Amino acid sequence: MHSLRGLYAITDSHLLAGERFMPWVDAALAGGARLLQYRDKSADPARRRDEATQLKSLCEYYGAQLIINDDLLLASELQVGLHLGREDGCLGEARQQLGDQAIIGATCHASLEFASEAQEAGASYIAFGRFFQSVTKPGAPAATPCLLEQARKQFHLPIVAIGGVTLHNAPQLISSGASLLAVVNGLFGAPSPAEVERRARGFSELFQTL
Ligand SMILES: Cc1ncc(COP(=O)(O)OP(=O)(O)O)c(N)n1
Ligand SMILES: Cc1ncsc1CCOP(=O)(O)O
Ligand SMILES: [Mg+2]
Repeated sequence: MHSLRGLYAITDSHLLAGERFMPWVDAALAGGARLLQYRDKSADPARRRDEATQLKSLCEYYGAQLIINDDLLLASELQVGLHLGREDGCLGEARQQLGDQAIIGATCHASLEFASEAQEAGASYIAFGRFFQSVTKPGAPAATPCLLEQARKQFHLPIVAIGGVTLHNAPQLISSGASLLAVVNGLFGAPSPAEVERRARGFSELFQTL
């Protein structure tokens, strides 16, 4: 079984446009990201398949797990993990289609009830957030570190914290119970691959010390 603890890097089609895509992602994985989510909202299935296929090889090289956002068909085609939000389809069906071993994550916003439903439906992890201001998804419902503490007591599943996570605020989330920190801008907003790698290493080291 995969260890679901550490940095969870999430791609962004604006931050990682064109030439940046592979070097920036490579740097995140080199810095220790354990999970990588391919999050691309464009309606270009051929490009999405192509990019996700490249990411799958890169993840295999680094021993990381690839997760596809929203798209069960693509996850099934590549035989990789899947992240589903509240409006992204039925988690139970996804579990049936992808099998027992697949990593399937569920958005729970700030709701322990959503988390309970996700657990029942066979989720591999439950994701709460946003915890801080997020430039990537400013309208996402807000959650607090206190919710993480409650979730930690109530659930045995790995807990993901997402939304405005940076090296500065990460320790508080890990201390409150987060097993994985999902990061877009705090990682891929960096000006160079070297800085992406430095930040990824910084996030990863926090999980060894806290
Ligand atoms: C790890 C993780 N947590 C939450 C989300 C948000 O999913 P969703 O609510 O479906 O929103 P979109 O990302 O699809 O805009 C996520 N992607 N990953
Ligand atoms: C997809 C998503 N869901 C809740 S917040 C968020 C965006 C996370 O991106 P960032 O790390 O840039 O705030
Ligand atoms: Mg979604």
